[in-house]
Amino acid sequence: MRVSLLQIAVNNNETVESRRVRVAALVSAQAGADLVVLPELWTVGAFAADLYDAGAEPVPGGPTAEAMSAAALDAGVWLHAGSVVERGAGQDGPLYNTSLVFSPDGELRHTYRKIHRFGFDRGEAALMAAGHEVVTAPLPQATLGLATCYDLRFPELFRLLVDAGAQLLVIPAGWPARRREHWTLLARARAVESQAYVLACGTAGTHADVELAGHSIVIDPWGVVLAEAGPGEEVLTVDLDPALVGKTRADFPVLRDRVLGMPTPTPAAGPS
Ligand SMILES: NC(=O)CCC(=O)C(=O)O
Repeated sequence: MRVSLLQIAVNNNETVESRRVRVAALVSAQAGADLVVLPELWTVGAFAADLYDAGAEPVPGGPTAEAMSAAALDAGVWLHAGSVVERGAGQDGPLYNTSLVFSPDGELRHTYRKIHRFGFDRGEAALMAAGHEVVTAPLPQATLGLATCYDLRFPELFRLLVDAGAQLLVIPAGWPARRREHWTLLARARAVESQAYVLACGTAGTHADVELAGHSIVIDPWGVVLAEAGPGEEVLTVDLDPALVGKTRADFPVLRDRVLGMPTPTPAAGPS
């Protein structure tokens, strides 16, 4: 299974519309891949919170969903189009950070609204609503488990994705350069604990005064880094074997030893 991660640069000097056209052409050029992955909020920029409202679009039917549908069809690939700012129902409906998965015939097959919002009461955490649904996307080659950026810090989501059959954990992101060590470490941890491939596709560039990490990464179910991008815009193409997930889980069956329903801890007595 050939996967291509498109690490897109999101800079202030390019309009959202130009970037959409540029990225659509890049996706169209990926014929031959089985799955193409884009990063989080590559339209407006993950940290450009002041653009969320103006850049919000309906799903389906918004300009990014339409352009990505056409590009997936053009290339004949499964496309995880990263995420967009979705405008929920109604004129002033809530905003969501929503990932879109298209089939090679251009149909929008799966959406995932980011569950954990970043910002500690500011930015995304203040402006967007949280998703509540754990989403897997069964492709003919393998089942994808969907998560977005900050979700990477919450292993309990990945347990649920594994339970739902995920073999490839696909994580679009807009991760800052400042915390790049966390990105790589957490991505490898999620691969090892889930015994699954991790496809983590970040943005490059600088917007809203935040330098993005780039360093998109593909990790196998044993935790081995198969490919890692540099800091700039880049296409990362890797051949995977989805059967390795089942083989790893059978050969080293740690998931079998999980204790479900762990006992509730008894609070320690305070100082007397
Ligand atoms: N867009 C994000 O979710 C950023 C997450 C982040 O910066 C972090 O977890 O650190």
